[in-house]
Amino acid sequence: MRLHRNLVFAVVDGLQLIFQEGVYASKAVEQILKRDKRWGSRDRGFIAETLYDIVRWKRLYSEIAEVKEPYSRANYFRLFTVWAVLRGIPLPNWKQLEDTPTRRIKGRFDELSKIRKFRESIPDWIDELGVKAFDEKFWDKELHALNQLAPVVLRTNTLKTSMPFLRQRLLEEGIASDPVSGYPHALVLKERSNVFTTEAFKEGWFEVQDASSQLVAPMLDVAPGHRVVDACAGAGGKSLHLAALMENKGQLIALDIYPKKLHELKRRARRNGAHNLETRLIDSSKVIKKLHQKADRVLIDAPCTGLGVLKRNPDTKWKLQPEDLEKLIVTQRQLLTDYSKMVKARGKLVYATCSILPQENEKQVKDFLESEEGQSFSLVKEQHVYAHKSGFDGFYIAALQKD
Ligand SMILES: C[S@@+](CC[C@H](N)C(=O)[O-])C[C@H]1O[C@@H](n2cnc3c(N)ncnc32)[C@H](O)[C@@H]1O
Repeated sequence: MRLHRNLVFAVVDGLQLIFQEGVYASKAVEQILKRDKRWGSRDRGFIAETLYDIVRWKRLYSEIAEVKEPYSRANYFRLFTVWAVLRGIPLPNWKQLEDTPTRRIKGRFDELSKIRKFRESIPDWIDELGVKAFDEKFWDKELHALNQLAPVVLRTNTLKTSMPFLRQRLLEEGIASDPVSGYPHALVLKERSNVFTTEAFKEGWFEVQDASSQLVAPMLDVAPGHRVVDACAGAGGKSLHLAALMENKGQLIALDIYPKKLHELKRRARRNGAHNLETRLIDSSKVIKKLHQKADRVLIDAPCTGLGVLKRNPDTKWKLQPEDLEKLIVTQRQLLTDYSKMVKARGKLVYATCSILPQENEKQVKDFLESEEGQSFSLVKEQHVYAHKSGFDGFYIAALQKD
């Protein structure tokens, strides 16, 4: 592989956006890729993947490069040289890369790889949480799996097509994919590619949604005609899935506290042909009160640490702080207390997170069931999804039934 100057400089600029200006990796990649229209898909792939790699391995690479935050511009180039040397990519003789101690980099990599927090590039406090929550062997495997590049998974929109038809149509558009056993509507791409430019996408035949996330909506056991509330709908990944499972019949109310997300959800719903969906902004407690005891099904896809989705959001490792976890636990508890009130008698409540931590998951559900509001609920089914077992994101899903 030959390194191109403008692409490497774009990577360095991207790193600066992420680590200096606090921009999310996904946004930084988006911003950088807009810079040059002449870049082809390979160039774009190089920039995006290199940026994600360096974010993912920040602690390990910083340790190898012997650089510390706040990074200087020269430090970003050093992080990049570590990335290149470890992949055996020959370095050009640019002044920014001169005097790279190639042998020392490899030696330090071997030495640091013996210690998990460096090998898996994780802050001490998250490593300690993992060891406390699981046994060491389990945590080792899970953390390792969470550091692998996420596959691109699609969910067939059954309002428009079926999985085999979608697979064929994508093939005609030059994109090969495979079904995923155990996930009836999922297709995993054989090679990464930009699916958003396909005609199939523009016509709403699929959404990009990790396979683990596709397990959540079916846990609600919805039927056409139900009234379903997606209480933390965001931009609607699960709402759109619910609309499809409801076959566009009944009423699906998508709530969130951010108008921008609901706006995006409406746009996606139009593309998906989901007509039974309405969005409501939670701008006061009245919005929830009006729905007390009115829903057959309620989904609380709660805000969480996101520690189950590090594959696709590696910067979470560096942004998340111990006090964020404390605050999230309080919020999750409150949401369970407040939003469970929307469930009708004999209705169902599903609580889900994209975290693997017990304190955000089974511990929350247990505390809820022991609380006054939880007295009328019982646990029907609980699913822990781990990255090293599933090959996809880490998730937790609990289905509760109201008496
Ligand atoms: C895990 S995300 C939801 C993802 C979404 N369900 C999906 O499938 O794409 C959690 C969502 O909860 C929302 N949220 C945060 N606090 C909330 C609250 N008090 N009430 C309702 N939604 C809230 C956030 O804005 C965010 O969109």
